[in-house]
Amino acid sequence: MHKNSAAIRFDEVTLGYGRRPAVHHLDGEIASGSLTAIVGPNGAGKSTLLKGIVGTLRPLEGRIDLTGAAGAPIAYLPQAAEIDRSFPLSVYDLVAMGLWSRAGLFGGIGAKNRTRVEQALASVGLIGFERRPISTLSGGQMQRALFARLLLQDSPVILLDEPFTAIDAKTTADLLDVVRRWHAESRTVVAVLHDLDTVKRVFPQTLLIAREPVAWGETQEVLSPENLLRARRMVEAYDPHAAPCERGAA
Ligand SMILES: Nc1ncnc2c1ncn2[C@@H]1O[C@H](COP(=O)(O)OP(=O)(O)OP(=O)(O)O)[C@@H](O)[C@H]1O
Repeated sequence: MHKNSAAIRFDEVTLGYGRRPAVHHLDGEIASGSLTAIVGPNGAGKSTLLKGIVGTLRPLEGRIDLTGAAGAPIAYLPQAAEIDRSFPLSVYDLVAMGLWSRAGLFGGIGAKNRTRVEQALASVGLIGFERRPISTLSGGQMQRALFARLLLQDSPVILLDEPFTAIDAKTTADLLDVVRRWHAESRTVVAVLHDLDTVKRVFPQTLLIAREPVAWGETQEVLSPENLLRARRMVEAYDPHAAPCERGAA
């Protein structure tokens, strides 16, 4: 994990569905070891951008280079609504899945890795929950389990999509400690967030988007009232029936 170099580089990226762009004209880079919030109104393209970085959505134009990850898989936490909790899995097994990239699916996990699973469970306050089916967890307990799984993935790049939405203050504070720990370990962390107080308190860098970048840089400067108003107006003014890309078509 090299500081001061780019972990993720965007080169005139357009991402979308069909031919319809959801995020366009994104150019720039996320520094290795940085802690970045992505903020913007509903429908601004924040989740789309994470899907582009993780590779589940291919850019319609431009390219995204994962220069800092050195081939290591990205750790990605999707929005809670996208996670199937009906799957019959214990908390222990869900968390141990974070080891798959190392141990292999059928590799068995051994005594050393069992200790690592227990340490991850302890880090998120879930000791005693090991045998609980995930379907019986509260929303906050499930999010703790998913953070424990991310801990075990041990990835240099971690993407979080609205990790604290509908999560209470205590759980949010505990999970923010995990985020701070990743940052102290020089991992690159990118999180989509709606709570601007949390962003201002914890995230030094912010990308404000409204289907295209509005501002990107130091959080205090990016989250100015003028920029936030501009972002809201840009999303409100968006015409879903407009030509696929106005700038490209101009
Ligand atoms: N699978 C899809 N197919 C078609 N359009 C989609 C799809 N997913 C998202 N979109 C559209 O792309 C745009 C950006 O959506 P996205 O979910 O990235 O926004 P967001 O900023 O994460 O919003 P929110 O804050 O509400 O979660 C929206 O207009 C949305 O309707």
